[in-house]
Amino acid sequence: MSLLRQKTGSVVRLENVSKSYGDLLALDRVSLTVGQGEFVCLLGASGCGKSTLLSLVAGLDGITGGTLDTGGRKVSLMFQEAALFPWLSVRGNVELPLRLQDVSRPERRKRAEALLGIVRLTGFADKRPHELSGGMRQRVALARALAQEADILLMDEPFGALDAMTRDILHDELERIWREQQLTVLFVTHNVREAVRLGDRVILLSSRPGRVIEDYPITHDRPRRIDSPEVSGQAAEITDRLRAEVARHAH
Ligand SMILES: Nc1ncnc2c1ncn2[C@@H]1O[C@H](COP(=O)(O)OP(=O)(O)OP(=O)(O)O)[C@@H](O)[C@H]1O
Repeated sequence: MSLLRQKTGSVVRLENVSKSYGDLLALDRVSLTVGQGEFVCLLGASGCGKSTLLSLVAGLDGITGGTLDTGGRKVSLMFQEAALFPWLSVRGNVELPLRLQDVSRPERRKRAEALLGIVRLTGFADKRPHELSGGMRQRVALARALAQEADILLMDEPFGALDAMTRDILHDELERIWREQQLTVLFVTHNVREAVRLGDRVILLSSRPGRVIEDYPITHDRPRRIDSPEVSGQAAEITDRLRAEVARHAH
């Protein structure tokens, strides 16, 4: 199915992007292009600048060198912690971005219901976040991110705190939603298998300062199983490369 998707044109383009925090160089001349409808995973050692890269693409922080172009497209972000408002219901949390956009109340209601359907939480609209499991809270966070109707979904270890079984299920859900909604996704993870399970490409960043050291195309048929020989095999190859990079930095 994914072969039928229109994957034309770039929606995110970084050319020699650098980012410093005072004397600390976090990213060093990163060049990266993400195409329309592509699912790109970013991997790298801790502190190599993955979250920094997402915050630059999101426009939350400014670059210190190079050029970054998203063509004015809308982005939405999703993090490891769902960061839901505890006093709002599930529906209220999903409606929040719509409320901020002054969408009328009946329209908000309608769209929130549809989004809860997409993340398979129909029937949970009146629950509060504390009544949900971690996986369900991430579904709400995903619905809220989708409510922004952004062209680019930036995900920073969104499933990092979940157990393996819940994560597997959410991989399937995210893949389905990505395909149905024709999203462009930039996904940060520490988990090499997760990256190979989900990505059209896996970008490997060096230890700090982060630079792109590999760009692996992942061409196995979808949907993939995280424990399939294909995913495991390619994950092992990438892990070896990542280990070598971490070791190089340690000496
Ligand atoms: N606002 C900031 N002010 C100062 N330094 C920062 C800031 N944000 C990030 N850094 C530094 O920039 C470097 C890259 O951080 P970043 O969080 O982007 O890495 P990461 O690859 O996402 O790390 P992890 O995998 O551990 O989440 C780190 O050394 C971090 O301490």
